[in-house]
Amino acid sequence: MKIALIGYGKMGKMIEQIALSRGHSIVSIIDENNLDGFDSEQFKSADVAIEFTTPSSALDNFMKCFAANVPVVAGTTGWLEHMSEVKKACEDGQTFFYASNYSLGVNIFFAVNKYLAKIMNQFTDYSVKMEEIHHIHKLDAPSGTAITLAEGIIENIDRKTDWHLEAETKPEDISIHCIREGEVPGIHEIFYESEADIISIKHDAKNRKGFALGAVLAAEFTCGKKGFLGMQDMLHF
Ligand SMILES: NC(=O)C1=CN([C@@H]2O[C@H](COP(=O)(O)OP(=O)(O)OC[C@H]3O[C@@H](n4cnc5c(N)ncnc54)[C@H](OP(=O)(O)O)[C@@H]3O)[C@@H](O)[C@H]2O)C=CC1
Ligand SMILES: O=C(O)C1=N[C@H](C(=O)O)C[C@H](O)C1
Repeated sequence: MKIALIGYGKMGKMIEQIALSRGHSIVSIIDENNLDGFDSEQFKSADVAIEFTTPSSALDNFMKCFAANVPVVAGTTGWLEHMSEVKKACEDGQTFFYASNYSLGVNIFFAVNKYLAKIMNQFTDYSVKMEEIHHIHKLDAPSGTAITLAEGIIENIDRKTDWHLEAETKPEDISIHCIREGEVPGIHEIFYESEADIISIKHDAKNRKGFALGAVLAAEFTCGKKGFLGMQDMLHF
C-alpha cells in the first residue's frame, strides 16, 4: 500500500515505523512546513492518507485529500464541529475513516463502558463522572476518546443527556475532568459513585504503539472501500 503521511509529529513518526514494518511504502510526508506537498504527483499516487495533525488544520487537510481523490484515515481530534462537511463529501463519493482512538485496548474499553452504563441505568443512586489525563502538549480538551466514552454513557443512561467540562456541569451532564501532566500518553477513567461505594473502569496507554498500529490497520481496511467508515466497521464485537 502507498501511504501519504499528513503530520509528522509523535504519531506520524510512529505510524511510519509500523507501516514500513508491515511492508507498506511512504510516498509522501506533509507537515506544516511542506503544505505544497498536496500538489505533488507522489501525494496524488497514494492509496491512502493518514492524518494526525492539529484540530485547526485537520478539516483543510481532509478537503485537500478529497480534492485529489485520496482516501483519508483521520486520527486528529478536536475538529468534530465540522463532521457534517466530511459526511457530505463521503455522500459525494469520498472515503473517510475516523476514530477518536485507534488502539484495540481502548476500543475494548469502549465496549466495556457501554456494557457497564447499560447496567448502571437502573441504579439511579450512582453518580457518574470521567477523568482524562494527557501530556502538556495536547491542544484539545476534553480528549476525543473522552467524548466517545461520554457518548457511550449517554446512549445507555437515561438520566444523562449531555457532557461538559467539570466546571460547567448540570445534573443531567456527565462531568469530564481534564488534567494535562508531563508526557502522559493517555489515561481515561470513569467513576460511578453512591453513598456506599465507587465503581471505576480505567484505560491507561503505556505508549503510542497501540494508536499507531490501529491507524495502519484502519488504512489497510480502508483501501478499496468507499464512504464514511469507523472502528465499528473494522472490529466486530
Ligand atoms: N485517534 C487516535 O488514536 C489518536 C489521536 N491523536 C491525535 O492526533 C493529533 C496529532 O497528535 P501528535 O502526533 O501527538 O501531535 P504532534 O504535535 O506531535 O504532531 C502534529 C504534527 O502535525 C503537523 N502540523 C501542524 N499543522 C499542520 C498542517 N497545517 N498541515 C500538516 N501538518 C501539520 C506538525 O508539524 P510541525 O511540527 O511542523 O508544527 C506536527 O508534525 C492530535 O489531535 C491528537 O489528539 C493522537 C494519538 C492517538
Ligand atoms: O493527543 C493525544 O495524545 C491523544 N489524543 C487522542 C484523544 O484525544 O482521545 C487519543 C489518545 O488519548 C492520545
